[in-house]
Amino acid sequence: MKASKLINSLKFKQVQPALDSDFDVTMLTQDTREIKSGAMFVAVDGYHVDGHTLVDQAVAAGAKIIVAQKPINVAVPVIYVQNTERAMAILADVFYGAPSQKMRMIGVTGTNGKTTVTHLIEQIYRDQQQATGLIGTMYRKIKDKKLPTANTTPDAITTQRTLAAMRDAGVDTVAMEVSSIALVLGRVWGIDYDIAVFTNLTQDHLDFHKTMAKYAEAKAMLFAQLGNKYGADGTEKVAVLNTDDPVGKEFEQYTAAHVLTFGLKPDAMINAQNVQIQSHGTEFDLSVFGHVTHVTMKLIGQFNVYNMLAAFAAAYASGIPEDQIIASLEKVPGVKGRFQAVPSHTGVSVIVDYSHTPDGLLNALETIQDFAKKDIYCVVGCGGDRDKGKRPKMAKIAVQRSTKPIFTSDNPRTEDPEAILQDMVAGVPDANVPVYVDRHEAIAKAIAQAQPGDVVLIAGKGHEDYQILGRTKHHFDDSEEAAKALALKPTI
Ligand SMILES: CC(=O)N[C@H]1[C@@H](OP(=O)(O)OP(=O)(O)OC[C@H]2O[C@@H](n3ccc(=O)[nH]c3=O)[C@H](O)[C@@H]2O)O[C@H](CO)[C@@H](O)[C@@H]1O[C@H](C)C(=O)N[C@@H](C)C(=O)N[C@H](CCC(=O)O)C(=O)O
Ligand SMILES: Nc1ncnc2c1ncn2[C@@H]1O[C@H](COP(=O)(O)OP(=O)(O)OP(=O)(O)O)[C@@H](O)[C@H]1O
Ligand SMILES: N[C@H](CCC[C@H](N)C(=O)O)C(=O)O
Ligand SMILES: [Mg+2]
Repeated sequence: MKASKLINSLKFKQVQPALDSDFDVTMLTQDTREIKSGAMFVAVDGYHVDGHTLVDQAVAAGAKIIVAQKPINVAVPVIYVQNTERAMAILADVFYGAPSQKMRMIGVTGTNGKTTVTHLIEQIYRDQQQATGLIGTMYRKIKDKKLPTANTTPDAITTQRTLAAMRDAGVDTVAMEVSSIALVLGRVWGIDYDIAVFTNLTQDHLDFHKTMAKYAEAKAMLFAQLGNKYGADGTEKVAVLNTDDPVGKEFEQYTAAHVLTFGLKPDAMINAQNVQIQSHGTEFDLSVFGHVTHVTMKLIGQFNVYNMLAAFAAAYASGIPEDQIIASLEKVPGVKGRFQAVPSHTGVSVIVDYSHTPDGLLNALETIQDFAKKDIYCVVGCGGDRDKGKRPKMAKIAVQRSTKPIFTSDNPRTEDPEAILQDMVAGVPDANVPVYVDRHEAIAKAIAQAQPGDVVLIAGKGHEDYQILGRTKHHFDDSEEAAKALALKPTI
């Protein structure tokens, strides 16, 4: 794409020196490590490095033009803007040809349930013979092709590049997790969402947002960004809100879009009644504007009823018939690492779950309490370099809701693992909970001690196949560890 076209897409900027001749920009990037000759490099002031200090490296690697928000001294033209992250979002949208406008874009935000809901949505649209794309915690997925991701919601350039690849592959509908951090950092500016979904808001990420009010405000942005376009031509914007959560009710005022509400309370437009939780699935009566259908799903737990309602509502908003949505949701087996049973012939049930917030852990343990007949083991840790306020709370929930809590490490990252565990123990000073810093040992001990009829919950890492110690990722998989420990027990 011509440099002039990209420059013109930025309404307010100064180019120094002005271009004496136009040229082709071969790639757009914020990362010197991927620069190719002819690149436009956007300097971003990050948490570890200031991209403005890397501009010489960028030019040496082949950058022909630089976007900056601070004075820099280089031999190529510089586009000065107020905020390079905002400019990056605009440039990315233009460079990749505004791909989000060509597909149905469904954004899902909320503390818990985003990965689950996006996968449910993917299944529903696939069953409609649509080509789907997915962006989220586990991967970016173009139809069946999975690509790795560093973030739940990637930076603006990676996101637009991915959306362009989806558009080029013929994708019709994209289900995308939108994290609060991404909303604050402008990673999704430029994405033209058609449907935005709110699952819930409970404590997480307070290291970043500082207060729950600020955290809620971040999530509200997704709904505010839905815009003001109306019309009965199938392109209407819809906000899907969980109104059982007071924050969801509040979000109605942040959006100009059509509002579709869901919840377990009967005043929601789409609601579930008579929920029955079993160890192998969940049943309930689904009411859609008063039309009731009995639903039997394989997903377990009340929290998954919420997830199913969210996915149902998103699909309903785009006009898919009720019975067809239900048929899709009834067959979904579950999502990797989300309340996933590890095969066991020992009489001990082992569940791997990605609960890494107080509310997630509470929901997982409450669900187990609904069907457990004997002891409940809970192997849990808390992530390093993340919201420290979660630690005593998660510890307390583990002690209150399981009979055999065991504390261990999650991803310590750059923190001292022992110090993280001390923060957990501080939440339950009198409980005398066994602590194993080594997660492998904690899982092995729990499963070795468990008796037939007991349930072992391994919380916090779900699908992750690594553990981050310092800045290094080591292979580690809760399901694999559980399977090894189960293999040492007698089968019954
Ligand atoms: C705190 C945070 O959000 N960090 C994100 C940020 O990294 P950073 O600010 O540390 O980047 P940096 O290393 O300082 O680099 C600054 C700039 O210099 C550039 N650079 C850097 C080094 C170099 O050699 N060359 C170069 O050009 C970088 O490309 C970048 O543009 O920018 C990176 C690129 O976009 C992100 O991958 C990274 O996310 C990290 C991995 C992270 O862990 N983020 C978490 C907190 C996060 O965003 N989580 C949310 C929520 C998760 C959920 O609830 O599901 C998410 O959406 O993932
Ligand atoms: N609707 C829900 N309400 C409360 N807890 C939930 C809900 N859905 C899932 N959980 C719990 O949260 C965990 C994470 O679920 P999921 O991965 O779907 O959420 P997420 O929002 O994508 O998380 P992340 O912020 O890490 O991307 C699950 O393993 C489960 O314990
Ligand atoms: N998306 C979440 C995942 C947390 C997973 C947990 N295993 C941890 O490392 O804390 C985050 O980055 O905060
Ligand atoms: Mg997720």
